[in-house]
Amino acid sequence: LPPEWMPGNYSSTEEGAIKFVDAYNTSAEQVTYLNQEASWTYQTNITTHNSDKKVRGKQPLNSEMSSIYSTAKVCPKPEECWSLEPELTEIMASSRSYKRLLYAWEGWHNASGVPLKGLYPKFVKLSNQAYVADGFNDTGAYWRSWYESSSFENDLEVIYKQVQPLYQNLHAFVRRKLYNHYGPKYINLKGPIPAHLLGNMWAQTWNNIYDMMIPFPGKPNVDVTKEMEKWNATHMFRVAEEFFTSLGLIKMPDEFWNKSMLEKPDDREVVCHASAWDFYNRKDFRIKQCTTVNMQQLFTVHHEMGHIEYYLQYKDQPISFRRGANPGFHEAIGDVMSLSVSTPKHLASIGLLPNATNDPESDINYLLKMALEKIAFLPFGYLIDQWRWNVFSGHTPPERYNADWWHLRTKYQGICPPTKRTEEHMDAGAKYHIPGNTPYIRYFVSFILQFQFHKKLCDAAGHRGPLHTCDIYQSKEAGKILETVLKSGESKPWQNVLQEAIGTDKMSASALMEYFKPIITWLEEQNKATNETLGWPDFNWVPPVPEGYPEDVDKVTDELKAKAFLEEYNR
Ligand SMILES: CC(=O)N[C@@H](CC(=O)O)C(=O)NC[C@H](CC1(C(=O)N[C@@H](Cc2ccc(O)cc2)C(=O)O)CCCC1)C(=O)O
Ligand SMILES: [Zn+2]
Repeated sequence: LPPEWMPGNYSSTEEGAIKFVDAYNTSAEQVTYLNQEASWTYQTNITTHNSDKKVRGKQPLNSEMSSIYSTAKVCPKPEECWSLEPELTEIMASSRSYKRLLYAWEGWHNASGVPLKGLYPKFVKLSNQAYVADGFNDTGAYWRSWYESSSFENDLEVIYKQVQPLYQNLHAFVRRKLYNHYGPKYINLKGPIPAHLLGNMWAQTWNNIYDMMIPFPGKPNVDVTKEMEKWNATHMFRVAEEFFTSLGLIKMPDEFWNKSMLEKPDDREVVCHASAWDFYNRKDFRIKQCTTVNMQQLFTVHHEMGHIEYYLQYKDQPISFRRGANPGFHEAIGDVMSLSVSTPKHLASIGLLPNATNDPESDINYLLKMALEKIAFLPFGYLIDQWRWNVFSGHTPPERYNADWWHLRTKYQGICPPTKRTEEHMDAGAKYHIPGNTPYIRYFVSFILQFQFHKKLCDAAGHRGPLHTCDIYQSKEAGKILETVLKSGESKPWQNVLQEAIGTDKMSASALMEYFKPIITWLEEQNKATNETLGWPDFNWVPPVPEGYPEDVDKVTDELKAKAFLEEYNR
């Protein structure tokens, strides 16, 4: 270690303690900055040179697992390969061909998950050794400790039970619509839904199949992707920045615009999974995103910028406090902004929904799309770390990784694998956060907290009327409440931060349930009218594999070419 990083000798007095803490803060900033820069260099230019093979122990495993994920491809032809972003993401979002979706889904899960099978158990052992040495039972126990609550797991289960009926109503409605398109051969109205039909590679958000089930198609389309075609990535980030500053929050510094990577480069491999970066030198903050111009990406821009806003607000805290009050807080900020930005009223104000109308039918259209984004996510957000906590604790041994994964996926999400999966596969590895070793329960916590924040900020902004029509844009009062939360970082328990901000120290699903009340009633009526079975009693049902699959794969690629040709032709 360089001499200036060696710990000095400090008197065991208050004065000595202050000297120690200051010295720690300075050297910790320098060390963390260098580490962030090295990670940034690697993630924005994946070469063996940049991957930290040098470091002993679990580091090589970490970077090896994440480079497998970031460079995995599906190649329908020797000369034609699809990456996750943008090709496979686009296919999963827009194809309505059962076979083509299956080809993309199976190809990705095999290419990204199977190579992890041999590495993950080693990683788990090394990770547990490290945290046991720190006094925790296992890695999962350490991760849960960030929530500073002995009842954390129980609190989550209580909340999940509250929102499960909402999910079952949405699931039954969507299953019926998919049945109308794919037919009884592939959809069992009393069974789980095949995992590749929900518009997303992991079936975690279902907004991309909204166009298969618009309640009132005559109304203006609340999905403004089409309108956004004249936008570009930088404009999306400028629009997001303006939302934050309209609340009185801090704008993006110059370094942000100079050093961020806002689009996928065409000359090198990068980690495309969007991310926000704090360089812990109180000056350097960046986003890395392979931005494409569509509505979902506009929300991702706000999500990432929510992280940057948090970094900016707590940058003068001691480095140990430069984190979210709990990780769920960090994930909620950007999504709270998107809850306002996504309203037809706000989209109209930024020129994306010229003829927005504020009537009950448009409300239902909007709320269904929001339910496909938010309610659909809840079981997924809840199950990922249940699987991982079980892996870290040993409840799920390597020989049961995939069986336990699919049991949880069917139990919570009511989905099933579209083709036979065995222990040769490791389908959890097909989800970024597993090879990336990023904890996930933070997103479930965020999806609950963000509606509690939204309700409070809407009240502070003087909003009247149903919660889902609220847009806090330009409200300095709302911004003040947020600023206080963000400035405290992790300097006090999250329960205190929450109490001061919104008047309760507990996570609660009541705000989310109030927000979605109108659409839940509507879904219950729809499901009653078609006599739907709620849930999936045929728990073990799986669909047949289509005839001729995957031999006629070139038909699979022609459709993509045809789509590209049409887009070119219509430009
Ligand atoms: C250096 C570093 O790693 N920084 C952290 C931030 C920090 O810790 O300071 C970071 O940037 N993490 C990346 C991650 C990216 C995204 C993600 O992974 N989202 C989840 C779940 C989800 C789904 C829908 C939704 O609306 C919101 C979340 C998924 O896609 O499954 C992808 C797009 C959205 C957010 C993120 O921003 O959280
Ligand atoms: Zn995030």
